[in-house]
Amino acid sequence: MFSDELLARFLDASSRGDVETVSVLMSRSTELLNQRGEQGWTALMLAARNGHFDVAKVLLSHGCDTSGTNRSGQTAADVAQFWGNLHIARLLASVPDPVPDLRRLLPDRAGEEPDTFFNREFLDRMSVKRSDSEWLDSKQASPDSVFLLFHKLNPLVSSGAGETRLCKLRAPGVQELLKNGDTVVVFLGVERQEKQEKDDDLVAWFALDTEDDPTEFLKTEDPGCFFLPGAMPGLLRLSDDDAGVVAQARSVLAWHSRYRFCPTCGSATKVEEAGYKRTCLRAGCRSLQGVHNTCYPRVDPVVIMLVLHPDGNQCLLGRKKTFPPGLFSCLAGFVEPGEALESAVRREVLEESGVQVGPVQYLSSQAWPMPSCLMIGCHCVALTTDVTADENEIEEARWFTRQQVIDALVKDKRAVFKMPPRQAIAHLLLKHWTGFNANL
Ligand SMILES: NC(=O)C1=CN([C@@H]2O[C@H](COP(=O)(O)OP(=O)(O)OC[C@H]3O[C@@H](n4cnc5c(N)ncnc54)[C@H](O)[C@@H]3O)[C@@H](O)[C@H]2O)C=CC1
Ligand SMILES: [Mg+2]
Ligand SMILES: [Mg+2]
Ligand SMILES: [Mg+2]
Ligand SMILES: [Zn+2]
Repeated sequence: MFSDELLARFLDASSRGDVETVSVLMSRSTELLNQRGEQGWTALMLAARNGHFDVAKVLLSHGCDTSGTNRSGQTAADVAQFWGNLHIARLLASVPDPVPDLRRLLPDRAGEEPDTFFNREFLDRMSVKRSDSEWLDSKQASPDSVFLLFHKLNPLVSSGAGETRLCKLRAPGVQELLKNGDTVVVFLGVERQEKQEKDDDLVAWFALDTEDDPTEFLKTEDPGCFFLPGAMPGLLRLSDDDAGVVAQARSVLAWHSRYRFCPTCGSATKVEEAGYKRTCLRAGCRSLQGVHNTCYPRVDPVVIMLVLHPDGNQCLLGRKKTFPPGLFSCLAGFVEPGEALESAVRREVLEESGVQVGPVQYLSSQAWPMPSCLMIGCHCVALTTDVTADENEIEEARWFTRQQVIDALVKDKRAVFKMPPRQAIAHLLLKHWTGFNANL
């Protein structure tokens, strides 16, 4: 046993770098070694804070624990690193951890925000203008404004020189559609300007979707244009700028095509806020009192995760029956009501593969307009390794080594599986884990 006074002397000696006193006190009671003082600081943390290498060495030679944390969640190694005592940080890093910390297997998150497909904000959404009907009317009539046309949610594009580009129609080209009271027009935003322009000079973009086949009307416009069929993989052919605009337009238009009637009472609705709101037309409907998410476009959060093996050298991938042959990707699933992202990651991985997950770390997100998902990309570490794929959803799920992932990334002839396309956040999660930065 030891007294509070003895502990105070021990911590003080460690903090001052008094190796002799530290050694003498430890010979009286080895229990002092991992005891905590103020704010949960141990003798090792105090030595690490103040750069006392010899004290740290003596403490370690007596089997001092290196994995404990203070009340700020820092280990002794974190403290040494933070205060620039790198010789102590290195010393601590060389000591095997008695309880392996699975968080250490998660890749470093530092770095620039990735320029992910569908995420590029080419337009300024200018939401403040959504309620300015006079300004919107003048923009819809302006010869400079751009109109993107969709048919059953497929964008009108033209193709040439290996590129698929959105067709930018002008007001006269969409006159007939605009006159039709059933056409929903969504204000997407204005082109970003180098210098501050007057609101009247800004170039506005709109999107409209038509259920009727407008082929006749298109023949007279531009014979090279066609509606890009099949959201996947069709939309992946777009340029990064076009993909960003389509992510916004397609999600909002999809909402209009599916939520025509009031979700609360089933009555007809009218479109407001330049396509960003639908309001019930039945006086007395509950949705007219207060703010209700049923009146606004949906976003469906989906977690997508690369599960790392506790050996740090493998990751878990799965394939759905609908995937192209050979392709394996990260597991993913919709977040359920009343669920945190971490819980959704653990539940979906368990459901789809039978693997239990420990630590979870967010990396970055991606808009995925099929029709309005928000992919939330995470890395996580498995606690168990036996895989039992959920046959309803997943055809096969298994562990792949880091080398196998790199082979697939560089499309080496030894590759045993195909990577998800570079436009998918699954690709980014895999690439980030391998630390592979080449521009592939
Ligand atoms: N960008 C990327 O790299 C990837 C994107 N995805 C997207 O993530 C989405 C979700 O992944 P899944 O594995 O299919 O999810 P999941 O594992 O939760 O299973 C899908 C099932 O969940 C149910 N479900 C629950 N909430 C739903 C909602 N709001 N909308 C539709 N279905 C709902 C349906 O029964 C559906 O069949 C996919 O539909 C796909 O569009 C999936 C994998 C990769
Ligand atoms: Mg899934
Ligand atoms: Mg699932
Ligand atoms: Mg699910
Ligand atoms: Zn209603």
